[in-house]
Amino acid sequence: MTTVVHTKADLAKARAALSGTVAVVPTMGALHDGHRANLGRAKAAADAVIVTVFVNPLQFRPHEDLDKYPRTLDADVRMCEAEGVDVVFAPSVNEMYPDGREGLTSVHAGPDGEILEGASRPGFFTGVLTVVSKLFHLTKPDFACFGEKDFQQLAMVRRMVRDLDMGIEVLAVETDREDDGLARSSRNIYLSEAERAAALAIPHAIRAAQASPDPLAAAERILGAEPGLDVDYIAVRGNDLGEAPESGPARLLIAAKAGTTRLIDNAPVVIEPRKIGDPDA
Ligand SMILES: Nc1ncnc2c1ncn2[C@@H]1O[C@H](COP(=O)(O)OP(=O)(O)OP(=O)(O)O)[C@@H](O)[C@H]1O
Ligand SMILES: CC(C)(CO)[C@@H](O)C(=O)[O-]
Ligand code: BAL
Repeated sequence: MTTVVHTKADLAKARAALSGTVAVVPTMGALHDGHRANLGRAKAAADAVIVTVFVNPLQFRPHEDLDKYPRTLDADVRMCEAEGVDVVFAPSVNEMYPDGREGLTSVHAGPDGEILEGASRPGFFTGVLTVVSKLFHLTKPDFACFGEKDFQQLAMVRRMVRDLDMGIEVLAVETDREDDGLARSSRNIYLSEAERAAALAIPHAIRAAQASPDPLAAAERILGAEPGLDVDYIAVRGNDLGEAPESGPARLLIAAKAGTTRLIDNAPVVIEPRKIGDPDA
């Protein structure tokens, strides 16, 4: 039986009734199989699972898709029931921010929050870390699951937990993909048929990058050849999001728009050492 609560007071009661370890899976709802993989990871890690469903206005800028973001709570609860989730916390904006946004105390993301997603979406990580820390305080978890699809978000949450001594173990969940390779995302439903076809250049670019000694150049070649995509960034960074190493394991990160829909994806890549005599060395 899944208990669905909408207020902090009811969440506190539901939390107190749980025994053993607890894992939380923070989401914005519109749950898909990528979320299901996070629920599975949470179930495997802890005795009880809490899922939060909250479309957090703090992480959207005025021109972004806050109003049209899909809200499908009934279906979300059905998935949670099927997956054996103990508690779903689905608060209103007023429940989470009763004093409004003006003057709100927030968690500042630091310099890592200003690159990549943070450069394209200023204030995004402050919005994410602020709500995630509130959700952690409210749900008091031992574990928290985050998807690698949002790789920088996962890194920022890990950093916050470490820097602020939150004592929560952050578990990473590998990106779940559709059969054709597109990373599952609640925003995929916005895509027209033509936009979805163009979006497939992203997983193609990832596969090409993984097969190339120069992953960045390989990804740039494929994405540059797709007129239906407006690339925001293609970057290769270290796994900690620092500068890419000269050679060895690294992370390829991509953000691009298909029509008005902004998609992100990322994957592990390996940079091969340059050989003496290589004209590019
Ligand atoms: N395809 C996926 N595979 C694994 N985890 C995922 C996937 N998609 C989302 N998640 C994870 O689920 C959690 C909640 O994400 P969220 O509710 O924003 O879904 P989303 O599909 O990423 O939505 P959007 O792309 O619209 O932001 C995050 O930790 C996110 O990384
Ligand atoms: C972590 C999160 C639930 C915070 O609003 C959101 O950024 C998301 O769904 O990835
Ligand atoms: N999945 C990350 C949340 C966002 O894009 O707003």
